[in-house]
Amino acid sequence: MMLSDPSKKYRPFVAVDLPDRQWPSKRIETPPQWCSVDLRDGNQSLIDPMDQERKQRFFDMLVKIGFKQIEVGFPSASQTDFDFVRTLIEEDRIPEDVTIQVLTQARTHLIDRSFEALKGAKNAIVHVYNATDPMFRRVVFNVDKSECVEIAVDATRQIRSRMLEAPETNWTFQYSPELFTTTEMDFAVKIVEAVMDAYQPTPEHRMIVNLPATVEVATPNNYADQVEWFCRHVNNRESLIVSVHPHNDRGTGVAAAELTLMAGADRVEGTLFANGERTGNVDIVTLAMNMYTQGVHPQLDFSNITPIMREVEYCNQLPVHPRHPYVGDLVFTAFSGSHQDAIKKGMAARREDPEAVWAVPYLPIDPLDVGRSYEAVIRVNSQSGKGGVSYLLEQEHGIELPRRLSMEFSQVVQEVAERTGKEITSQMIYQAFADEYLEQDSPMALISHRLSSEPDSPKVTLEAMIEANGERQALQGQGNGPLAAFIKALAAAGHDVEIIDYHEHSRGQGADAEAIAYVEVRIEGKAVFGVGTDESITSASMKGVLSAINRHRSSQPAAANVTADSLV
Ligand SMILES: CC(=O)SCCNC(=O)CCNC(=O)[C@H](O)C(C)(C)COP(=O)(O)OP(=O)(O)OC[C@H]1O[C@@H](n2cnc3c(N)ncnc32)[C@H](O)[C@@H]1OP(=O)(O)O
Ligand SMILES: CC(C)C(=O)C(=O)O
Repeated sequence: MMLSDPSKKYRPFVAVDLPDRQWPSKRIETPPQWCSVDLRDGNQSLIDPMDQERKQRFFDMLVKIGFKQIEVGFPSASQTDFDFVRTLIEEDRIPEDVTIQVLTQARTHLIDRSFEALKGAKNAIVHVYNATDPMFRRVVFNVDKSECVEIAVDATRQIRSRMLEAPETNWTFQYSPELFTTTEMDFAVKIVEAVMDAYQPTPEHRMIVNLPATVEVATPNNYADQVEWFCRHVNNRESLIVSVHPHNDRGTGVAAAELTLMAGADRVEGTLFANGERTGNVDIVTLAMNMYTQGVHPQLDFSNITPIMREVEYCNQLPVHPRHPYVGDLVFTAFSGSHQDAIKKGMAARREDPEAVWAVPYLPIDPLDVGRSYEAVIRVNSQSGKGGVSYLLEQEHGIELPRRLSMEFSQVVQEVAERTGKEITSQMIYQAFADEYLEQDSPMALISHRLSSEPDSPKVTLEAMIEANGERQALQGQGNGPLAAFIKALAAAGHDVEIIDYHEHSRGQGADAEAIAYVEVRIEGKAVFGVGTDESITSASMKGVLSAINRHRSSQPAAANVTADSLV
């Protein structure tokens, strides 16, 4: 049960003293060095750790995306990891410009085994860690500060001499004071400097110091303060590649990584889509795409993001959330009416000027840039409005509703959405449109027509054969155009119809092209829409008028329904 006074059980984070912090006014203008830890930190958090096949697939994908540093496992911990590293090396599966990294505890036999695994590698990072946080020193290791330093320094010396014994490999050394963010900052600097003394990095041959937020315990500005504080206090900063390794316990892993980059970090360790211990590691995809939306290329390629997500889901045997930034199945989809309206307008503006800076409301990124289509951008349910309905009819069925008709028809769709409580697909919308307007051919339907004109006369004569309540009727009228002539013909037969508004366009292309006519008419004082389609624009407009009449009739009480005679 939640405590009424949590302060008795939990203490607030104690911030580092950095009143002249510089990072808030910095910007991220270049990508960091990226290191994927999917195959280690990600893997160690899975219900079923990856087998060889999954690890290999994941590795190949990381290479394809553009990762140059990949932590491939903890080879001293499991035979699977050991064998995987051996396979990568022995089967020459690591590109020249890619460096593999392995993790080890600061224990001699594990270090030895790690080097055994790395034998013959062209480029390798040996990553050693020990916990430096006071609670871990006391509870887990039962060591004081100097014993803690000794663990790190001993391991560093062993690793250094192992590296010197195998000069054929291009080695990089990495040290992580585990739980950096809950370690006393002066002690973190002290232990890193002791490790540096033992390893002797230089600006030409730098070592990586990785400052993990092993458990995220504070707002991300604190992590940034700590990284800036560390960078300003550590000796020989230029001999270090400062790396961060954020976790996401408070849900702010991405923010933390971004702020630490502003604070001076050179490198980020994380995973794809945030898999990792507990609530996960920082999500490198989100970080990279966040940079991209600021105009900075991350040097990782997520041009086809959906297959990457599916591959990660396969390898991790865990789903990626449908709302996961940049990739989730629903992140490029708007259901709500006002969002759809704005997107539709933004997309229309973009079609006018496809080279302009991206400015489509509610879409922080062009879905095409990550290999997604515009297809799912708008989906319709009871939260949607006319914009979404018109967008789908236009995009998927080539039907460009005039504004007032779109307002009317959206009510039809809304009724279906509310009745079913479900999403209405574009096919369902089209069917509703066809039922409501296109298939309104009773009691009146057009059978045929003929147009003629006299030389030097602006008028045309229209003769039409229609069916009304099952009976054929011949009509004739004259007007300035075919539609006007048809209206006259209807009037001569006793049916007064006044045209209020008229739109037409062609639908489809080539042999399949047809005309669609939207007609708004006034009948018995009421405005009614009708829509007709046909290969001929004249027939489409006449059918549109009949569709309106039929809709008007079907909206009248049965007793008032007219007979064929009264219509024509
Ligand atoms: C934050 C992180 O993600 S760190 C990475 C964590 N990842 C993993 O642990 C995954 C792989 N690990 C393993 O499979 C195992 O832990 C192994 C094989 C490496 C070691 O297994 P074991 O020898 O059984 O030891 P175990 O993991 O239980 O570790 C406990 C001992 O190691 C010590 N230890 C733990 N971490 C470290 C370290 N980084 N450096 C030195 N000693 C350490 C502990 O103090 C403890 O010592 P004690 O037995 O004297 O009390
Ligand atoms: C080994 C270290 C870097 C780690 O995984 C962590 O602290 O989360």
